[in-house]
Parts: sequence; structure tokens; C-alpha cells
Amino acid sequence: MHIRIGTRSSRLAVWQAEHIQTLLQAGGLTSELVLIDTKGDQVLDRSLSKIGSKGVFTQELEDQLRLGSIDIAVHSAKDLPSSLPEGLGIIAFTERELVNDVLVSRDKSLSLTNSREFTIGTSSTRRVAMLKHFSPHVTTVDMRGNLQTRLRKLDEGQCDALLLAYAGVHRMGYDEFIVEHLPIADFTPAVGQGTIAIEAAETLDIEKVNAIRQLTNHTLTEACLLAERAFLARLEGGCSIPSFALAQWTDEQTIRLTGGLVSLDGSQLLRENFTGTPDEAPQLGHELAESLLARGGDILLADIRSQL
Ligand SMILES: NCc1[nH]cc(CCC(=O)O)c1CC(=O)O
Repeated sequence: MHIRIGTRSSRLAVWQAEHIQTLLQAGGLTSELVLIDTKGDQVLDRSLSKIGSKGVFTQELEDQLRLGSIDIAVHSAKDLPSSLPEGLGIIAFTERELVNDVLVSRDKSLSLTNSREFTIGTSSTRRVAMLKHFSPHVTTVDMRGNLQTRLRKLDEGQCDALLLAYAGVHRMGYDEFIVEHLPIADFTPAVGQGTIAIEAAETLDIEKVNAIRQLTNHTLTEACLLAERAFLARLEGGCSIPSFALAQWTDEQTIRLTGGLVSLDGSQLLRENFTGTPDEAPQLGHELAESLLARGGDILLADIRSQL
């Protein structure tokens, strides 16, 4: 069986697609990579929150899935909108790695835990809002582009540090520039951070779907992702909303979901926790969102939307 894998052409995207190739190869499947450029890769000068985040990194890949020119598309799960277009679905989530954010800098003495002032480059509304909430002494500057571009901007002195997902930094081999791991209890990551998702058209041959799933899907990670994504779907939030959610299993039968919203100015942070079994994952996400909306999250969300 041969699998055509669609991927964006950034180094991180290709690393992730090659990781899937390795998993498929271990089960005797051959594969090839098809590099596809997306709108999100081309818009480097405007912040994502302004161009509207829905599917900017996924649309062109999804067009090719529909046409059947690729069998699957590989994405960072974080980049996938919470509801996918008609006819497409996620068939697997890889085993998650460390989910936290990290501070990256050439200056080893930088830390968010002391009150020293410095600037952090990030274009994520979640990271900006959380920094305003937990570390009001730092200043953020808008910084777009793939990891290599951001590191270059850091070297050029456009900021003192970057706030990034550990997963991407690690996959690119930049661990040596990590100066601090942020605690997930405060800086809870975005939905899907640290996991790779495989998207396919519903028309894809079921034998291919089963073989790919068998070799790449991690059941407990999948349950966690279903919980987080149900939360995001209920909020109708893409990555432009400063929301966060993280599900973790404590044992095979127990999943704990934490999630919430931060106001853009950092003044308000709402958080809820729910616990259930992996089978209940989507309901957990839905209940968490409902509960948050009922506690003032609805007003906070409307307020956020009016300012974006
Ligand atoms: N928003 C871009 C993006 N999408 C996925 C990752 C990292 C890899 C991952 O979370 O799986 C990143 C970079 C970052 O946020 O630092």
C-alpha cells in the first residue's frame, strides 16, 4: 500500500510529515511527500488574527484531499480549526509529547519568574493575553513567520526572547536556546499543542484509513484531543481567540480537562476543570465550555470578538 502525504513546506511541517512516513514505514507502507503552499505561509507581514484564522494553513491541503491527489494531509493539531469542512475528518492523532510553552533566547539569564523587564516576540493572542495576566512586566512585540524566521528576528535584536511551543522547538533541534519551561498550570497551552493530526477525505479507501490509523493513532492522545477540540468547537474559536485547554490522562480510565479564556488585556482569566473517562471526552469539552460561558465567559468572548 502506498500513501501520498500532503504537507506544507515549512521545515516543521516537513519534519512532521516525515515522522508520519517513519511510522507508516515501520508497518510496511510506502509513502511520498507532496509539498503544498498555503495562504498562511505567504502572509508574513500581517498578524494572523487580522486575516481571519479559519483554515489559512489548511485550505490548499484540503482542496487536494478532495481532488484525491493526496491521501492524507499532516498538520500540527493546533493549526486545525475545531470544525472541519464537509467531507473531511481527522483519522489519527500521534502520541503527544511535552505540551508546554518555552521561553527561547540567547540570554540564559532571562526568566518570567523575576521582575526584570524584557520584550517577547509572539503573534499568538493567547500568549500575549497570558503574559499580560501572569507577567505584566514583559512587553510583547508582534512576530510572525516560521520558526527559522522568528529565530533570525530574535538574532537581529527585534526582541529579547520568543515564547514558543516546546514541541516545535524540539522537533527543529533548537533545545539549546530554551531558557525556561513555562508551567502548564498557568500558561496552559492552546488546544492540540504538541500533537500531529492526520486529515483525510471521508471518501478515502477504508483499508487505507484503517492501516494508517493502526500505525499512527495513539488512543489516549486521541481522547484528550477530542475533549479539547469539543471545547474549542463550542466556543466557535479558532487560534485567534485567547483560549487554552489541556486534557491529560491520569490513568487509562481517567481524563482531566482544564481550559478557559483570557481577556485581551489580561485583566480577566476564567478557568474550569472537568474529569471523566476517555469515552466521555467530547462531552467533557462541551460541558467545560458550557460551564465557562455560563460563568461570564459569554460576555468575555463577545468582548474579545469585538476587539479583534
Ligand atoms: N502556531 C504555529 C504552530 N503550530 C504548531 C506549533 C508547534 C508544534 C506543536 O504545537 O505541535 C507552532 C509553533 C508554536 O506555537 O510555537
